[in-house]
Amino acid sequence: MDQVDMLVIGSGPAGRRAAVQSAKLGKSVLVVDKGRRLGGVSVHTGTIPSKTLRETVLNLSGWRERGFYGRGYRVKKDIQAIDLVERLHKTLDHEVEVLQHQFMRNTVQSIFATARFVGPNEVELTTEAGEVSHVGFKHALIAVGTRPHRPETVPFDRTRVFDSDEFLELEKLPRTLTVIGGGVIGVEYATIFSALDVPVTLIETRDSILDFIDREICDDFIHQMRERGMSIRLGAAVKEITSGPLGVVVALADGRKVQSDVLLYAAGRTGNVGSLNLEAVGIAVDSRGRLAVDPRTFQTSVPNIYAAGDVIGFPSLASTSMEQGRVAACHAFGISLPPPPETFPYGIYAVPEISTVGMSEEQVRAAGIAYECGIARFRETSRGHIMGVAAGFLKLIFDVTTRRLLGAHIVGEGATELIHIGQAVINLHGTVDFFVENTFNYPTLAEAYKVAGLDAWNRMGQA
Ligand SMILES: Cc1cc2nc3c(=O)[nH]c(=O)nc-3n(C[C@H](O)[C@H](O)[C@H](O)COP(=O)(O)OP(=O)(O)OC[C@H]3O[C@@H](n4cnc5c(N)ncnc54)[C@H](O)[C@@H]3O)c2cc1C
Ligand SMILES: NC(=O)c1ccc[n+]([C@@H]2O[C@H](COP(=O)([O-])OP(=O)(O)OC[C@H]3O[C@@H](n4cnc5c(N)ncnc54)[C@H](O)[C@@H]3O)[C@@H](O)[C@H]2O)c1
Repeated sequence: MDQVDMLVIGSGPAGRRAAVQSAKLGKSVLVVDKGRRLGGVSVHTGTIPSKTLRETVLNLSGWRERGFYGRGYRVKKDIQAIDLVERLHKTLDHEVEVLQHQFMRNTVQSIFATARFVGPNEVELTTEAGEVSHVGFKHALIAVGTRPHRPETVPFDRTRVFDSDEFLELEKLPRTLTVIGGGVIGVEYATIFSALDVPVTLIETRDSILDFIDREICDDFIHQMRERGMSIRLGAAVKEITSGPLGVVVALADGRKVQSDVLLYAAGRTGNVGSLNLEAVGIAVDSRGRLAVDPRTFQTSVPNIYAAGDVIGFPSLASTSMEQGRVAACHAFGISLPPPPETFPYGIYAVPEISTVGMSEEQVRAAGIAYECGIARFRETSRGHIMGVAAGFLKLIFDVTTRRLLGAHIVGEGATELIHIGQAVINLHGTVDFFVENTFNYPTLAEAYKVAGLDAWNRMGQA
């Protein structure tokens, strides 16, 4: 039986970082993935495909230029599904190639097989062809990710009714689209297709969407979606979904019906723990297939078995998964790390983008902190004029007593890149005076930080 220092189950962001980190420490590493290509959900059905789709749609539709040339402007008049898929395949191939090369130069071994625990130091691997082998390990990382939640009552058929892992297989663009689930996945796909001028209805059972986002930002986002004709049904419980040759009909509990050509069901995800035989090692799983870990070390209840990425639940991001995998590998091999930074950014690649770091205004209020906000609207920056940006803003929240930046929240063009300025200032304990005293490149959207800083400073006064 082969023996390795680190066995990684799953080649998504968490597994990939853990594998390379372990190899950099001179350890033998085997990555096992049950898929046919390396990369996990992130590369094949999640992060990279959806972001590539977004980029293609914005380019081909001429979305970014519509502020100048009007809503009817398009770079390509007749956009087909094939136009969207071409760029996708190229990007994904490149991602896989980079990952394979990274593994090769770091001598990380990999195998395509399904892993199943037979004890705390041994797994059984079964390939698609049915070949079975056993591998012994000192440490293991479970990084098996999640799959879409698929209730039995939803008639998934990959023709009209799709889950989010299948949605990119669309052979033609929908004439109309219903999206069930106002989480990040639902909101991203709904707005991306709306940017292609597909009429979209977004259905969410709760009374609001994205409830972890600062309300002012979220309200502006919802306003922008409605302004361009999207139909948003909040507080709408789904009674029944029926699919037929003429389309999909969603019957809501309040008696309303929504009919469309295609439906995307994006109402949460479940951990991929079924095939792992975790009973053999005594690791418990919750009702959504998630594993509990020590949040500092990522050890499960079995100390030499770690878990990271979406399988441990919130925040379920590629960005945080990568870091969790690296921290787990360092811990396994005795490297002590400083405590993790206070905050991390959240990027929602909808159209428009939203990004946020630190405390929302609601959280600051709930904590009883005396605060002041500073706002900068992109349309009031010179860069915004040049780009033809008509909407979007940056909101900064400061503690009035310490003057420290507590939160930065952005809706609009470039939000997911711009947020890192706010992140750095928060984690380096910067204050409103940083924005007032420093000069920013001009004309840039980043200048909004200066404008928002001054806006708050005018009300807060000097230190
Ligand atoms: C549509 C969509 C868009 C997203 N967009 C973003 C974004 O913009 N930014 C962001 O930060 N995050 C985004 N995410 C989240 C991100 O994709 C996940 O957080 C990330 O992929 C989780 O990584 P992971 O390491 O947990 O593993 P995953 O990427 O989930 O991969 C797990 C791997 O484990 C393998 N596996 C499962 N079971 C076994 C087994 N028993 N044996 C062997 N292998 C197994 C699977 O085949 C898979 O390859 C998005 C997700 C989705 C669905
Ligand atoms: N940009 C990003 O970082 C990004 C992008 C996509 C996904 N992700 C990650 O993927 C994970 C999964 O995303 P998700 O959007 O599937 O899940 P989610 O759990 O975040 O959201 C699901 C939404 O669907 C709603 N819902 C549930 N059942 C419903 C029903 N029957 N009818 C109507 N609405 C219903 C829920 O109230 C919730 O708002 C998230 O945790 C997220 O972190 C991240």
